[in-house]
Amino acid sequence: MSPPTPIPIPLFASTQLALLHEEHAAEVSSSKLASTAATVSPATRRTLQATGYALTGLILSQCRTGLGGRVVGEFAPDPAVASEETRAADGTPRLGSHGIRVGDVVRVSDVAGAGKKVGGKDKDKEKEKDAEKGVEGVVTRTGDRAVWIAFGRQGGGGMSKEDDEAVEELWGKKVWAIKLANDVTYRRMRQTMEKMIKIIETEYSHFMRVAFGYTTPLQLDTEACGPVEFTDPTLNDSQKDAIRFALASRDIALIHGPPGTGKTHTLIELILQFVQRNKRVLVCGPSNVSVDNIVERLAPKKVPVVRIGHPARLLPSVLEHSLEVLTQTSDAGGIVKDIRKEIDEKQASIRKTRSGRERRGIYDELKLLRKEFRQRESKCVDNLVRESSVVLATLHGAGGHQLKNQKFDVVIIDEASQALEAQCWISLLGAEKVVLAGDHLQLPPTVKSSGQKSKEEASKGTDDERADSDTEILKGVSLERTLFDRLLALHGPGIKRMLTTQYRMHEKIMRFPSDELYEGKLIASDAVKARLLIDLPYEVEGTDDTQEPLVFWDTQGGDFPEKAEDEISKKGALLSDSKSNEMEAMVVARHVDNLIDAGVRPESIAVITPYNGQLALLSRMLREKYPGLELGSVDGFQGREKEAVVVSLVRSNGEHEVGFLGEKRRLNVAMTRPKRHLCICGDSETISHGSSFLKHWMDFLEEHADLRYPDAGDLL
Ligand SMILES: Nc1ncnc2c1ncn2[C@@H]1O[C@H](COP(=O)(O)OP(=O)(O)OP(=O)(O)O)[C@@H](O)[C@H]1O
Repeated sequence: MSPPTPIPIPLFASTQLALLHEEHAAEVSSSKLASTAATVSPATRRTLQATGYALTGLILSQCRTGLGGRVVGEFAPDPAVASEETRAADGTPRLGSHGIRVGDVVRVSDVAGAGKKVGGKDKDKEKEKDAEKGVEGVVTRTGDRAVWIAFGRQGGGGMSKEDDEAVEELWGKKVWAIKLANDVTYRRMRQTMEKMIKIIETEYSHFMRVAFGYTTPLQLDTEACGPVEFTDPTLNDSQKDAIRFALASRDIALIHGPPGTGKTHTLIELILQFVQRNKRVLVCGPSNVSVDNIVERLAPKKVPVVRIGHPARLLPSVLEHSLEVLTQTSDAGGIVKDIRKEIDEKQASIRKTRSGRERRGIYDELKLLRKEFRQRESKCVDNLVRESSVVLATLHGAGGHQLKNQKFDVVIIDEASQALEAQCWISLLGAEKVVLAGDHLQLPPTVKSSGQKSKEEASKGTDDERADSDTEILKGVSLERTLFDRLLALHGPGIKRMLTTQYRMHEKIMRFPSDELYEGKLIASDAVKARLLIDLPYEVEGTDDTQEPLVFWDTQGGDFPEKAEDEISKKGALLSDSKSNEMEAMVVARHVDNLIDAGVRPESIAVITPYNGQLALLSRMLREKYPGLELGSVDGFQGREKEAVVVSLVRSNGEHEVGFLGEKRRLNVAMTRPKRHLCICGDSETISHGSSFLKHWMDFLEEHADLRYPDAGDLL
């Protein structure tokens, strides 16, 4: 392959910075999070609670030192303000309904402002400042009668004196908690891009040079990786081939995992192979769940692993591998524990002390103890991380202080096609060799801003010619363009291996996505290729539906028209630019009834649609009737699977407009979720005009699916 045109790294990074700035602004404004909630009226607080952003009417009921030396406060409803409706039968106050969840970043503050004695005009200002202050923490648990919030800086290390005093200040006050925009990820992405702008060319790593086209990937080193003895006897040939390739690669290897092909399964073996070769591995993913999924599957293999991340956000099953928990449970952690006890005792004594002077004395002692605690803890953390052959973190977690001076031989990113490129670079700046696993033919991460303006800004050079060539180079750079996708376009398919045996779908469900998107290479494993609903391990009656893997309810003919949501939901601003189709929803509901009547359990069925308006409509029709049935958006269902999936396509109009059904990666996700039964409901007339992909799909369904035409009159 001829050498690609390099993308200058500073230009790339400054473009990303501008795009990230725009995206962050779009996210903050759309999430309506009051990231600087100044003094707010009781009515506003109640509205914030009703819309899921706050929890009001609380008091601090208990405090203890929790994981990582943080103070964990228990906040209960204030008995003085709890209303009748929110009390339990025994009279204890309960929290009203709220949208605060475990892992949320919140600020807790005094509802009245801390009201220091200040005279005149300054009084109001001072009050406002105090009320703004509050103290930030992460929700670790929520219950019926309390929420628990851990204070202190992210990434361990306990509390600062200021935080400490701020928590103390909350005793005896009426307080409230407001959810804050969690912008750690943005901050880390920005810092990384800023670093990339500054690195001088002679200091670029080989991997950076490959990633931006300054050079091509090196030849495979098949000899150095030696013969491979696989520990897992079930691996298929394409999985083995991908592992050999990733071991032999010297800089970059992409593992392309179409739906259900065992991407994670393959990564687990790859990690074990690296460990056997004494390589240190950093494993990252865009979300906590993606990382925990690997920790869960790696832990039984008896490899020393450490998971970095706030314990409140980890799955309970992986907590024992959490760095913060290990700093307390490991032998090395003993020394940290002693000092924690001392801190707890001192903390408790503050409340008993009336004299201000004594209090200040205790605060000073606490400050020293905390310093000592942090030193011991950081040593302990360093040792634990250094001794682990495998360290796991989210991509943004990899930018934390715990990994600052750590070197790894390989960085593996799972679900790489679901991560923003800037997010990947947080873990890649020091990397020598990188393995990315993903599927660029499924949906990329969601991006809210368009980004066009930023790119034009970033490419403004000193002269017009230069600006023109930059604009040309930047054509392939956008937030949605993932690193996985960009590398593939830059260096061609030689840098990837595709997994080809899939363990999810009936052969007939797999056929279209395989032929149209995966070069016809997918093979259904013997265990799944002929599975039908009637073969479920519980009793299911044999019907037209339970013995058929692919059904198409074609609503063509104009009797099933779509509606723009604002026509039907005058006040529903949230739905204003969505679409729905009531008649089609009835076809969906009828199909679900038929499946359930045949004995298929609601828990085995998912109904998905690309439009929120339709989702709202379907939820009204089906949620109460079948609580176990899963209803969701196509985008939200990526990564999931169900025995039976019903897809509602919604679009049906004379203009043949298909909106974002035109995105084939979205349709790929929709049609590859089911194991045994896929039912598509839609108007073939409208949809086949959308794109050649949609035309092929409609032709395919007409020929291969069990084709049905609903009768509008019959449904009403
Ligand atoms: N070689 C194999 N032999 C038998 N079953 C396998 C094999 N590889 C994967 N599987 C099974 O296939 C399923 C999907 O595997 P895994 O969870 O690793 O997939 P994934 O590719 O990460 O998922 P997704 O398709 O959602 O990206 C699992 O049930 C797994 O046990």
